[in-house]
Amino acid sequence: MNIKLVVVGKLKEKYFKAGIDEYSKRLSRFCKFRIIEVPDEKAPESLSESEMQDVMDKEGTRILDKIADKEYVYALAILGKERASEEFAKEIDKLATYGHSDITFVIGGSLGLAPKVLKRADTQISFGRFTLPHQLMRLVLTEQIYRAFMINEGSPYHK
Ligand SMILES: C[S@@+](CC[C@H](N)C(=O)[O-])C[C@H]1O[C@@H](n2cnc3c(N)ncnc32)[C@H](O)[C@@H]1O
Repeated sequence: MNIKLVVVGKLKEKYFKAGIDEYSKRLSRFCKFRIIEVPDEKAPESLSESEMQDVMDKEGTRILDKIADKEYVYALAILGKERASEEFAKEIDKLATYGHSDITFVIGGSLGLAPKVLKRADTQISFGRFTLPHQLMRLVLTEQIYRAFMINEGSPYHK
């Protein structure tokens, strides 16, 4: 199985990088895991609604350029559907069983994901109503993907 994260912006903090590197390493026995960063659109602090839409749209184009038709796409969105870890694990297992060997997760930039990205997604997943910074979201998501594989393996990692 190929699992890909398409994310807006660079990972700057060393402590996030160390955590993501660790879980990426652990994931390597279950899947081919990679992270693709697309550049964020440089913008001033205060933007009008239409300027914000424009920023998200440009970032959205960069995201969609990295996604092939065959990929099953999860968009990370605060208003998406919440799952328990066990439900998420079951979903991943089912996708693999039904021939989806390319699964992609998309994390937006500081303004979020453009409507066209949400439209392309096969499903939207929420980690609750808290807004997490995109770098931390990357780490939390990577751990949850690892947890899903450990649950499916029946490992005591998940309690
Ligand atoms: C700083 S947040 C963007 C906040 C923006 N106001 C929004 O509503 O999307 C950056 C990205 O992290 C992801 N994200 C942050 N918190 C999340 C949560 N609780 N559930 C799912 N995704 C989240 C989303 O992909 C979001 O586009």
